[in-house]
Amino acid sequence: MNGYLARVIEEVKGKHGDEPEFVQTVEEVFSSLEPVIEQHPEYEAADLLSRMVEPERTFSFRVTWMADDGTWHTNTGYRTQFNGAIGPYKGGLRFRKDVNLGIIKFLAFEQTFKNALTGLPIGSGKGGSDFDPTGKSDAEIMRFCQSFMTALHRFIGPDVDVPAGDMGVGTREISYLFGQYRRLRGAWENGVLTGKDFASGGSLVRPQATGYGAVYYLENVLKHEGESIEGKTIACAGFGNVTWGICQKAADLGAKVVTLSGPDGYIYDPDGVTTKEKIDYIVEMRASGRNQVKDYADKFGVAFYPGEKPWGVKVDVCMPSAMENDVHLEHARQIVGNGVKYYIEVANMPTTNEALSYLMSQSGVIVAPSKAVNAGGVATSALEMAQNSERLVWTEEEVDQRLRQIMNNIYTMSVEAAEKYGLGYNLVAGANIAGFQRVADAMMAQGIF
Ligand SMILES: NC(=O)C1=CN([C@@H]2O[C@H](COP(=O)(O)OP(=O)(O)OC[C@H]3O[C@@H](n4cnc5c(N)ncnc54)[C@H](O)[C@@H]3O)[C@@H](O)[C@H]2O)C=CC1
Ligand SMILES: O=C(O)CCC(=O)C(=O)O
Repeated sequence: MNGYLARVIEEVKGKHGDEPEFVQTVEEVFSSLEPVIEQHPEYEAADLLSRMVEPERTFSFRVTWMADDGTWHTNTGYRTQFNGAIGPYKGGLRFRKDVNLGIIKFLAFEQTFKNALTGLPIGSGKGGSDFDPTGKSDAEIMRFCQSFMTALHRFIGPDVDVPAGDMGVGTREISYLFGQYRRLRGAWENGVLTGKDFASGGSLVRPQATGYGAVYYLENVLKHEGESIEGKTIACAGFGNVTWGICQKAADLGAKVVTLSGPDGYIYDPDGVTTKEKIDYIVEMRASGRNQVKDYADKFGVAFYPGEKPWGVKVDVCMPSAMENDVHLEHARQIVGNGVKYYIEVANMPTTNEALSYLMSQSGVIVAPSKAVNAGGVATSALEMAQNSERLVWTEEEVDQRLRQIMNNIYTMSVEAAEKYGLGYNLVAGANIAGFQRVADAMMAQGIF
């Protein structure tokens, strides 16, 4: 590996060994950049990479809230404003028990290149809390969101930092957060958050956008192979916001999602999660806060596999869409053994680096990286910001059409970037290079700091 890249990776490992997910994503992105760094000695001269791995600002804060039984609880809130070179910091909030600074930094680092790939003016950020929404009442969620925003509101704004949803945070939470922001600011600045309910200025299609965008990206890959999406079977993970959108768009286009998963195991539905009743039910399951996929098996009489992951199921396409490091080497081997040709990452960093290298080394498997595939969510957030700025509302067709165009552009940019550096048809390297290049151009132009 190029000496400069190797040195920065070693520095990150030395300094942040206690943040394994952050180290993992830095290694993954940098593993693609060798030809770029070799051709641009000015990057090393300006120590660009060391600046890119250091967040511009990171802070944590206390979030104290009252449970329904009158007891008080305190959680930690986080926000990392990672890179503002190409626009206001932008990225989701995650509410989940295992959230810590390393998780937030890994997500924000990924977000840097993802947001650049959209071609829209959005920098990168990420935040959240170790608050566990499982089993919480609606009133508890509201009080938690109000307390979280009370601490955060001074540090965000439509031109400063624009949070949105991630795991555990959907339309309901964003709208509670927005209500509290408005109450504290005393002004209508609804561009401060995206993923709001429609009446508060949320964009049509934003709730489904990540899943829809992932399916649009998949269509590009299939087209490259001379295939169509119609009739394809898909294995998904989770049953959250992202998986719901994949199920819906896949069904619209004649494909079917046959697996869903949760912390309790996975379900296999041979007929697919295709009907309105089934799709509405998974939205209901997510909203229930029970966090178990077995409910689907009980309701629709399909098989449930407790404690297992869905990656051993024989399908045409795998789309891990729940969480990071869901697919390990042993699962990757199962996927290859089953002859799966399309491995389309959707969740942020769903694959361990070991499993990713293995999958990419297999000539029969096409691997697409999450930072490109799931970028439709944040891209549609940027479209929400645009609508909020111009105080207009776009139709569903208009948003969807723009989303589709953005996903097609991301795919094409990635293919071209890999080809430009002699890497062939490599969607992983192409996305890393294309995202990096845009941020690098802006950072170089703005001077060294
Ligand atoms: N919401 C968005 O617009 C975007 C989300 N993402 C990423 O997509 C992934 C999913 O996010 P969302 O659907 O928004 O979250 P969500 O909170 O709506 O859904 C997460 C799902 O994962 C399941 N899950 C949790 N722990 C699990 C485990 N141990 N094994 C299997 N399943 C488990 C939950 O039951 C839930 O169904 C995350 O990696 C997120 O960072 C990426 C881009 C945008
Ligand atoms: O919509 C957004 O601003 C961010 C979505 C997100 O968290 C992500 O892309 O991982």
